[in-house]
Amino acid sequence: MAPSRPTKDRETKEARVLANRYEVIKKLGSGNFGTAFLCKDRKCNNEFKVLKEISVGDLQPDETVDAMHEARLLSKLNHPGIVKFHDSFIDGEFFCIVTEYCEGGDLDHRITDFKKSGKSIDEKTVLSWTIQLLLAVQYMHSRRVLHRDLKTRNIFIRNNRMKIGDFGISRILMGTTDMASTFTGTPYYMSPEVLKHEGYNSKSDVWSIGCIMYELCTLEHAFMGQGLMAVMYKIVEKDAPELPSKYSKNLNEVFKTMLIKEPEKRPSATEVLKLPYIVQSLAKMKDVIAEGKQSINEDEANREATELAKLLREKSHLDDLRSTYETVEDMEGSNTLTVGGGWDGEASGKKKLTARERLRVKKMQEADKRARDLKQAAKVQLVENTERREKLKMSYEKSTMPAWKGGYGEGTILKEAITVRDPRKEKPYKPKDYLEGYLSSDEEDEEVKTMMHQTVIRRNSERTLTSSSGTPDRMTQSLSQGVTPRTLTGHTPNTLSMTVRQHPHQLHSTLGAGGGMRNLDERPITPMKDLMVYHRENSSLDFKDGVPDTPDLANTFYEQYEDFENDEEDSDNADIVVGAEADDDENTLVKDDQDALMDYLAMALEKSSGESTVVSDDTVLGPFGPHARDTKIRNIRGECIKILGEADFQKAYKYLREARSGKEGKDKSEKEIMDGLRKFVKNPSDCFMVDQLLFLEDQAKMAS
Ligand SMILES: Nc1ncnc2c1ncn2[C@@H]1O[C@H](COP(=O)(O)OP(=O)(O)OP(=O)(O)O)[C@@H](O)[C@H]1O
Repeated sequence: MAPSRPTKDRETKEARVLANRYEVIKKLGSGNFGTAFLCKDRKCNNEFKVLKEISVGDLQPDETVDAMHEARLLSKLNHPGIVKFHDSFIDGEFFCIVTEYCEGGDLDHRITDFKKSGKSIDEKTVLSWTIQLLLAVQYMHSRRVLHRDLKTRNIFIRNNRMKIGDFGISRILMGTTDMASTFTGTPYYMSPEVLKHEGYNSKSDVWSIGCIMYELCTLEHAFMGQGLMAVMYKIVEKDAPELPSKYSKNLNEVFKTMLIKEPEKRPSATEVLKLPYIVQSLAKMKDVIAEGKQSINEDEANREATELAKLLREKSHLDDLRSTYETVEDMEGSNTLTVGGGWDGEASGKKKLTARERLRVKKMQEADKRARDLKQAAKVQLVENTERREKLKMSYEKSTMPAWKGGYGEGTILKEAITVRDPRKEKPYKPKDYLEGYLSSDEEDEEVKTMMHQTVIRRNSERTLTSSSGTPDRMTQSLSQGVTPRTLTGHTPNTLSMTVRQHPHQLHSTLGAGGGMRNLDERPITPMKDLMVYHRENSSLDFKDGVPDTPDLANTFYEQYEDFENDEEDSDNADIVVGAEADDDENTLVKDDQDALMDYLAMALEKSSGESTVVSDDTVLGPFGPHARDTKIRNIRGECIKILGEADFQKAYKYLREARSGKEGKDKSEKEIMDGLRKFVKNPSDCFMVDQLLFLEDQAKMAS
């Protein structure tokens, strides 16, 4: 069953979101296996990706599992020359594949552009592109994945580098549907063994690379003919053409070895990469990339320096503001400031501030006032706590004394109450029990009872403040060091800001590049956040006395912290961060691909100096083997009858057999053959499958 196209409705429906994350932006086009859409990945910084929908109709459950399994394996493969396979899922009757988006489009379009402009591709570029393709194919073959449908439409361009798409996809599709038995793709890149149904192996992919290389040099297919049937016969029987004379003999030789008809004599990708001319080019390519990499690094360093300078400017500006404000405070002996007329720097002989600066000074003053109030409240609280602790200690000692010495007798109540202070204890904390136990006692020491009551209440509130990262005490300590509740389990701002002051460049490149250090919110830590930490540490808003002891004050403390954070995020500087992050992603990607490509070039060079390795070359029969050929012949015949009807099929079949191999037909042009077909069928192009059938029958006859 051939896959049906997605419905028009599905293709045009706007703002579709699949798998709860892929927002469809636009249709890129349709191919043999389905429709490709550009989409935004909502769960990955809205990164552009390509989503391919393949209609699989009534897929059997076990076939679905196979497809998902294959897809999962593919997603584990990474190479700069392979379009990254990100995800796959089933959506109704569609099998969806999500891959990397290549903004440069496909090679087929690029070749068409060259043709239109009347330009050709120079030898250096042909070599570089061919080598990139060979490295990618070598990588996939070493992981036992074959492409089976390599062609210019499956090669994409990203940042001016070649990337092969749909690697291994055929295995998913051929395995999930009986598409293989009737599938008739473009034959231009198919090797003789594939067309003869002698099986597919890694050398068949090398053949396809040879055909693509020829196309890069001539902007034409290597095997041309009138009609696809003629093309297929040429591939199987005729010698490969020569490259135009403007290309070197060396290049021509490389090309010719890739188009050796017998797969066992044809070199593998690894062997092509060891040919002397290719080895020379590999070394040159490596140098060129290294130069490019250096310029990328320089660009990056410049960008970081600019950003750092901006941050420093911002910091010194804030320092200026603070000193201005402190001077004003000194002069006026008050920290109140009336914005909009109450205070004019110029009138008082001081620097004139802009409205925005005045607003910031006002905010700083208000924040400082709140901090001072909190500090004061915390101090009062501290004194009270110390006194209370002293009293508790005394009463505890009194309680453990024998009654006849003035104690409370058993003394267990307070003892246990104090033991459960450690909230790490698994035992559920039931202050009520202790309290009730004590209150029901005959004691008359009301003061101690009240104190105990307060202690229990206080401890309860402490428990609500306790995070998984530690005890209230530890938390208080952490907060006093500048750790916010939201970052308790992450990197502390203190250590972060220390790092940023010591190695701002290094920190930025690690964090900005999504280097893995994240705060509790899973948001990347940005240089702006570091700057905020710097401000927090250096502003008069210091909480070195720790978080206030009572919940009310603690809440105010947190609110103030949030205020401060929001202030910063609201400022115009916030978009510096967004911009920087977006750039980082892109540059990181380019840089990562460059680095990886460098590694593969180096590896290929290393291998080329070693012993020639015997590449295991297991031929994959499957949908390309002789057994499949028989099935395919049967299925194609059935398909033809379905399209043309039994009677017309028989007539067209007889006519084409004669035209293709009979004496009369030999001298006819393709146009004459097609015109003749019109007597039997309305649309001669419907007879492409009949041609396929005849070709396969011939191959089967020859093989037997
Ligand atoms: N990863 C990608 N990045 C950018 N464009 C893509 C990507 N994948 C596919 N496209 C574009 O989407 C369109 C449809 O691609 P698709 O692969 O579905 O079919 P095809 O390559 O044209 O045909 P075939 O099924 O024979 O491979 C093409 O124009 C292709 O260039």
